[in-house]
Amino acid sequence: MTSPDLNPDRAPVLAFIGGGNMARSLIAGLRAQGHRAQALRVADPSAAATAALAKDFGVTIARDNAEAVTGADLVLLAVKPQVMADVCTGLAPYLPTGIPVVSIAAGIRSGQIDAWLGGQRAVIRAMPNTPALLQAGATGLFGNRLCTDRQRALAQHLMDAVGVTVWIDDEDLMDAVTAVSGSGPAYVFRLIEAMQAAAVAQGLPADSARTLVLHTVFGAARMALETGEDATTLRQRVTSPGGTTAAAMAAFDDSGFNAGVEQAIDAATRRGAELSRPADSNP
Ligand SMILES: NC(=O)C1=CN([C@@H]2O[C@H](COP(=O)(O)OP(=O)(O)OC[C@H]3O[C@@H](n4cnc5c(N)ncnc54)[C@H](OP(=O)(O)O)[C@@H]3O)[C@@H](O)[C@H]2O)C=CC1
Ligand SMILES: O=C(O)[C@@H]1CCC=N1
Repeated sequence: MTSPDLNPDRAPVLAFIGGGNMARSLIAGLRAQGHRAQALRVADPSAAATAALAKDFGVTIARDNAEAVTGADLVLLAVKPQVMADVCTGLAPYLPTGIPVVSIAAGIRSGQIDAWLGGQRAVIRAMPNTPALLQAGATGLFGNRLCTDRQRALAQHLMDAVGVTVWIDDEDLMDAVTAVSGSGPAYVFRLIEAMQAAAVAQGLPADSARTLVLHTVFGAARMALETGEDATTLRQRVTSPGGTTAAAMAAFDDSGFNAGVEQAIDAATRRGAELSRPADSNP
């Protein structure tokens, strides 16, 4: 990947179309990484949402989507899949063809965005996740054939600021990326909720349960990342023969834990594909 060749005196101007949950996570991460507030613009129909972003991060608020993209170096589409067609067709007359467009929408294909924007567009799909808020995100990236190395590098530069990035060659696999790491924080939060509830059911005070569960999840993730050992080895090391963990693993097996995870990721992957079909994309 070549360097984006950014001018150090002028941070690239990023225009966010949509200022909701994910845009907020990305903006927070970029600001924490030192990206200049003046080089971040946001357009969103909610005055309350944009006012909060201006107050919290100092970003520039655009009057509308057209104003946001005027003079921008990169446009980041952070609206729901269901409104993406209208947003893109509305933007098309205001967007020079050389400006890369990054979409973080689940499901929507680069070819759809290209067509809605009038064609011949460099479109990059990025699938980040909410830990971007703490620069601990994980993002899958795919670029269409019109993207130059420099445009890819600029998109990667943007997402590297908020966590790790992985390029995906086959766009169809972006639905799996969405199901694994885009939606993934929710699975971990659900595990945390279930472990806390089970701990309280066993008689532990709620605050003690919270501390023990959160640090267990954090410590286990750190071990998996930092020791370089695979999860199976790390799990086996916790599992003494005939001990407590073995009893828990047997209960997981009986309850179909692995099948449940597989079904959840399969359902999310299929939903991503459905979201690209107009008839299925309504909430
Ligand atoms: N949340 C997540 O964890 C992740 C989300 N994504 C993707 O990010 C995208 C945004 O999701 P999320 O941030 O959660 O959703 P939000 O609903 O929080 O944010 C979307 C924002 O876009 C605004 N909006 C609606 N119409 C327009 C318009 N015409 N022009 C400009 N802005 C508009 C919405 O305003 P209003 O509410 O007033 O309609 C809202 O503030 C989705 O496509 C999703 O698939 C990707 C990865 C992770
Ligand atoms: O639930 C969703 O559709 C979005 C995409 C990935 C995470 N949230």
